Amino acid sequence: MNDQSQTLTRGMSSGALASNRGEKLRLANEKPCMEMRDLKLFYGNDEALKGINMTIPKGRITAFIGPSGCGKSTLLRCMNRMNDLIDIARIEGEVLLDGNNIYDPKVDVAELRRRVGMVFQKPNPFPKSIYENVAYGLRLQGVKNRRALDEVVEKSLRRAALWDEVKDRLNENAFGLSGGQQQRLVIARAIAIDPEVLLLDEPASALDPLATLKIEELMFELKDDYTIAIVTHNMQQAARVSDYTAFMYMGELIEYADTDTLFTTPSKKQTEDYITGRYG
Ligand SMILES: Nc1ncnc2c1ncn2[C@@H]1O[C@H](COP(=O)(O)OP(=O)(O)OP(=O)(O)O)[C@@H](O)[C@H]1O
Repeated sequence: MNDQSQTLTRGMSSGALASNRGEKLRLANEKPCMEMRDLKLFYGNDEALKGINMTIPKGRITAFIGPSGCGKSTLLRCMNRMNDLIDIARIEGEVLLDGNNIYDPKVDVAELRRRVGMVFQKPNPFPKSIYENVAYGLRLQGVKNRRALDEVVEKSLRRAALWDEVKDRLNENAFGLSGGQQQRLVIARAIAIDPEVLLLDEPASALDPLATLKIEELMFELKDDYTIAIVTHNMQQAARVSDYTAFMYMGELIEYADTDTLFTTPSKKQTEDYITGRYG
């Protein structure tokens, strides 16, 4: 590794790279949660994902990094079939959740998206009260009992580190919250329906540094209960929050390793060039 890269990774390691809590992580020792098998995605004739093979480990945070347009969001969207909503998108290969192909025609896509929740770059609360935003998924499932709803709303808001800030204004419109609070509300809404996986597509890129820090702390808290996959443009963020990092380039998975290894001793020159800021 060259001097520049050592400087960058040393700079990041203060407080960063601590996400492993001293454990030496190895993908081979992890329990799989989701697996991509020779996954290809075409937008019309353009191949945006070129045969991705990887396993997302259970109960860990996996970050996707890479230059703009390399396919990070496309790959994330494949993990809960959000690409189904894009007419020109066509998939080949398999994505397994707990060993079952989520693209099997028998799969109930609404149930899949309950199990694999997604949070986007721009907070997207519904034009409803804070309470109703969190209760939304449960109401869709037919839950009417007020006490049951109250319990889940409080639990989810606590889990999303938002309860103390909103407990006295649950009936106010969610649009009155700050951007960072809205993003935590959206996370509370995702958690309320008890997912197994949370997909976060640049969840902090529209937020200020303090709100970003809160989201990062929250991810750390949540990973005991959920498997998290996050797309980020911010390499320091990937280094700070994730256990594993995948580097993508032009639709290919170039390197995938525990975050410590990927940022300190990458095995591919392309990865090193990217993390040292030579391109991207
Ligand atoms: N709905 C779409 N229709 C057609 N092409 C698309 C669509 N979405 C993405 N693409 C193309 O697929 C490729 C991968 O895009 P994607 O958004 O997945 O990359 P990304 O790595 O997430 O980029 P960024 O970091 O800029 O968000 C790009 O060439 C993009 O132009």
